[in-house]
Amino acid sequence: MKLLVKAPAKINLSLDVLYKRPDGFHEVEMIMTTIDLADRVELTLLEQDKIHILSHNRYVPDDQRNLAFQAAQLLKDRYQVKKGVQITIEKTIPVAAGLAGGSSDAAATLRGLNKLWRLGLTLDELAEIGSEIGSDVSFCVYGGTALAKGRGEMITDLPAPPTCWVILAKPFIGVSTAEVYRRLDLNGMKHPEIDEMVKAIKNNDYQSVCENVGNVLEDVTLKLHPEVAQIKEQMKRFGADAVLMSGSGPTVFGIVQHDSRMHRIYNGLRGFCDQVFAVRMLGERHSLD
Ligand SMILES: C[C@@](CO)(OP(=O)(O)O)[C@H](O)COP(=O)(O)OP(=O)(O)OC[C@H]1O[C@@H](n2ccc(N)nc2=O)[C@H](O)[C@@H]1O
Ligand SMILES: Nc1ncnc2c1ncn2[C@@H]1O[C@H](COP(=O)(O)OP(=O)(O)O)[C@@H](O)[C@H]1O
Repeated sequence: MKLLVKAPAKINLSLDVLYKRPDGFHEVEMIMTTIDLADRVELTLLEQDKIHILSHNRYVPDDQRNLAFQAAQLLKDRYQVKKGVQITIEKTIPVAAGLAGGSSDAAATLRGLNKLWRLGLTLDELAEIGSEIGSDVSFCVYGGTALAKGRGEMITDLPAPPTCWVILAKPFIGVSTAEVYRRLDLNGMKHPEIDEMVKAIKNNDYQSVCENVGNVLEDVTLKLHPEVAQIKEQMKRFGADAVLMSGSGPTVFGIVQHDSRMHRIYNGLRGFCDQVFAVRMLGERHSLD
């Protein structure tokens, strides 16, 4: 028995860090939304009691370091599943890019194995299990658009943002999320207006969404990798209505509403950047599979 599960990437329309917690994690407030750029996770039921993982991407681990492997292992241990699974990941989401590719593969594995192993768990239960794998996994279990708090695992559902194009450009570098958080200086930082972004989304106000994008991790990654700032400048010059780095980076996204402007930015960035995509946001939460 086989199941194909879609694992979409996310962008952070807004990302604020409030303080460093005693457990070493940072208390965050983020507006996250899934986009139409997805890995495909194929799950095949195995009669042997084993987890096999396969990905043809050289940057993706083929063993227990893979977040999808960890998702399967957690479910197996917690619910004493005696069957195994072959997990094959067809990677489209750039790796270590600030787009939560690994987290989304793990979330897709949780959703898929819930069906394949007939566990009967709710999305809330899967999201809670996901939070043990990584801070972004809970959001990826639900998808859609959400306000995320805590270390990222406390999710409040939001409606779809206004319709627009998202152009993504990833330079040929990977960024370590842990290093970016470690280098973050919490003193005197300019915090984005998360409440205004929530309002803008609820009011379907495109202009206000554009005015309220913000990410406090940007300064850290821009200092480490000046090419990220150059990509931001290029996107602005080609006419994006708003430009921001996603998560800990290095992917930069621009948003526009008109097709012609989307084509101009997409074509302008190709050749300058390693990977460029023009996609839609997936909008509101709905059953991903
Ligand atoms: C920055 C964000 C924004 O969505 O995404 P990415 O850029 O990774 O996509 C997330 O906060 C990343 O989430 P995720 O990548 O799941 O992080 P985790 O695996 O849980 O943690 C990696 C490391 O980042 C740091 N970390 C993570 C989350 C958080 N709220 N505070 C932290 O300090 C910790 O040092 C942790 O060891
Ligand atoms: N399924 C997976 N896909 C991609 N990377 C993975 C996966 N599982 C584990 N990883 C590891 O997680 C790291 C971060 O990957 P990723 O989730 O793509 O980035 P980000 O945390 O920036 O969103 C990678 O460098 C890789 O070693």
